[in-house]
Amino acid sequence: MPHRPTTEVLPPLSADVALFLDFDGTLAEIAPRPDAVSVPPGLIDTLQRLRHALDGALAVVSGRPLAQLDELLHPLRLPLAGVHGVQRRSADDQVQQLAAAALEDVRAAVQALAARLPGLLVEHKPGAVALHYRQAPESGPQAEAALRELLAERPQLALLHGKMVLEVKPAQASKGQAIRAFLREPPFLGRRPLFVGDDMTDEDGFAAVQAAGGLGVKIGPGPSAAGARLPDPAALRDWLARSAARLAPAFSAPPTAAS
Ligand SMILES: O=P(O)(O)OC[C@H]1O[C@H](O[C@H]2O[C@H](CO)[C@@H](O)[C@H](O)[C@H]2O)[C@H](O)[C@@H](O)[C@@H]1O
Repeated sequence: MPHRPTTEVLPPLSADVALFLDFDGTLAEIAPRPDAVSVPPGLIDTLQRLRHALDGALAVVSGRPLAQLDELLHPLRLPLAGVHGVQRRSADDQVQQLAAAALEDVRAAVQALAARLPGLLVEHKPGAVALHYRQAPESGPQAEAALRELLAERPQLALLHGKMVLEVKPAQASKGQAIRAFLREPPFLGRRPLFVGDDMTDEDGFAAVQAAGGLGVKIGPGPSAAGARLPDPAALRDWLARSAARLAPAFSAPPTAAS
């Protein structure tokens, strides 16, 4: 991966941007388990204001499935890419899912691995399977070696190494491919793309936006091809809230069924 020097200060968000945001480790702090993640206070309101200010050109691009993202972001219903690009919901609410590669034997092997190595957690997703080792970091290398061996004869599948997680997904799915698909459609079409992410699994997305004349923003330390950097999710949320206040000062969210 090319490692480029980052700009020190993130430029102010302008209304002609197409904004793509990763979820875990970017909008929300990393939690001990996937189901322990919490949505920080004020985040939904900020995203609602930004969607208004950007004429709808705001999407969350995540490794989580669409259904989980909808639950986390409720009552907001945004354009989404889920499972690292396996699933995508466009701004006009059309859902596309990549043709599934055969995964049943891989799911069974991952489950068997988790039964053998205590502390591993399996997350089955549409078209992909994740093996979390945050509760058993010492098992990470052994789990990775086993998965690499399992995938050696399966070029249609790829292994992603995220934060204390190993994920098997279709080789053609990536956040970069999902972002390029959004950029071909309104309201994203013709805008300058900006993608914010924290993980190695976000590097495809940084490459996609920067090839399209936009900017990647890396959250936290570590090598990255992103052109800008912020220290942590709290700094990003602060930047987003200040941007929302500046670009949509008078916006008040319409009442929802829940309110
Ligand atoms: O692309 P993202 O939105 O960053 O999603 C990446 C993965 O996030 C989740 O796992 C990560 O976050 C968990 C909660 O903070 C943490 O416990 C885990 O160690 C992290 O790997 C999610 O469970 C995965 O499905 C996503 O692919």
